Amino acid sequence: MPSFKTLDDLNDITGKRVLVRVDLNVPVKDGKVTDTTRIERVAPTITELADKGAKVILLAHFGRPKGGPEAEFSLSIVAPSVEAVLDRRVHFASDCIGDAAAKAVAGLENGEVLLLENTRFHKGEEKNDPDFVRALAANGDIYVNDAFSAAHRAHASTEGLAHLLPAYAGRTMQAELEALEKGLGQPKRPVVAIVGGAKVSSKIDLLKNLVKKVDGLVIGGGMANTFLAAKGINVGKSLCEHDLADTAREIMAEAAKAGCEIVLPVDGVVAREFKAGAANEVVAIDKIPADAMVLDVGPASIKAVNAWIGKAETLVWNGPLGAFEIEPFDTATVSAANHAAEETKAGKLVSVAGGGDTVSALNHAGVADDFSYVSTAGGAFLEWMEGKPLPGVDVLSAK
Ligand SMILES: Nc1ncnc2c1ncn2[C@@H]1O[C@H](COP(=O)(O)OP(=O)(O)O)[C@@H](O)[C@H]1O
Ligand SMILES: O=C(OP(=O)(O)O)[C@H](O)COP(=O)(O)O
Repeated sequence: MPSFKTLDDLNDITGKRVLVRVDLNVPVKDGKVTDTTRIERVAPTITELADKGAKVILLAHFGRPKGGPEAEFSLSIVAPSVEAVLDRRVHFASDCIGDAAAKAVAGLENGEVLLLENTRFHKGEEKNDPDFVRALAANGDIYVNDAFSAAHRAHASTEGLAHLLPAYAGRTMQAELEALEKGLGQPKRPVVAIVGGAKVSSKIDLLKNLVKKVDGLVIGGGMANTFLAAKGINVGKSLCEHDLADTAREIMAEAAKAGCEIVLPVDGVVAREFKAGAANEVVAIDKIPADAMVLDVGPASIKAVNAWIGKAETLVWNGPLGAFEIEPFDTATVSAANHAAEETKAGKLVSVAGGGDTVSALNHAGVADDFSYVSTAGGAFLEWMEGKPLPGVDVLSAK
């Protein structure tokens, strides 16, 4: 376990401005938050600090805007859910630096909570630009990082701030690391990892190391299409990053060397529209129509996934197997989630899953409470599993 200062080390913070980095990158549909797990997980840190009389200033990113304001990525969409979960008023400022932020902070009473607008509305956030870090730090006396799920990013609000302000880990940061160490520190073999979802380019590299740590790697979702295309299969209009074909091939070669079995879909559920109830059919994976996209893995593939879950002692899961938000393309994800939950309840499996959408998918399947542990983190959790240093954690430990 990394050693860092926690909220237990914070004494007499009445009136202190505490900048708290949280992960509010929650799933949203039609302008409404559809899963509040990440907010619920950071609530204890916020409440504890506010109840001790601090002025709590929340910093977070939301989505992947291109370095400037974009209405669909405004944290004002998430603010009402933060208020509802905390059951207390949450002020909002239209910028995370500059006059708007300074004015909102100056107006805070002790024990009040303020949410600042998306840090990624400034290019300096992802660049960890020193001027931007200074501008953020101007609004705080103390920095608390409770965003374990963003700790794999060396950004201004996840890493840079810890160099300028006294830095502490929040309760969720602490709890996530403790739980992952307990559940996966020395995993019982065989270990199977399921990796799906849509963030192909940001997650594919880490599979190179992951295949050395697991016995089976089941690939689904958008990630699978990239691997299938690398094997020369025509994936039609499916979500696929064709320029990553070489990387996918390298991972398959690494897996073969390491004795890790890669399980790719053998069939898929294809549709021509990305919407609930879209007309769909099951096709063999080498028969994907050129004008269609794979939105879920098919029944034969589900069988193979569930067989791996059945023989594994440990399951590590990030990324849904299909576009689970739109029925019936949730079928594979729900089936695998149910099977993993049954195996866990029967004491045959240690199941650890993580990721904003993965947690939402497990909630959708109604089995999140049956898993051994559900992390708020996806990419960060996989990087932790790989054994890679997490900049947001390391900087706290170095203090
Ligand atoms: N075959 C697919 N085609 C398009 N999108 C997909 C497909 N499979 C999964 N997805 C999408 O992947 C998204 C989740 O991916 P990701 O962000 O990587 O997961 P997490 O947030 O759990 O880390 C979901 O919104 C889901 O709809
Ligand atoms: O949602 C997140 O990660 P995840 O999708 O891997 O769970 C985090 O908020 C990090 O977001 P990013 O991958 O846009 O840096």
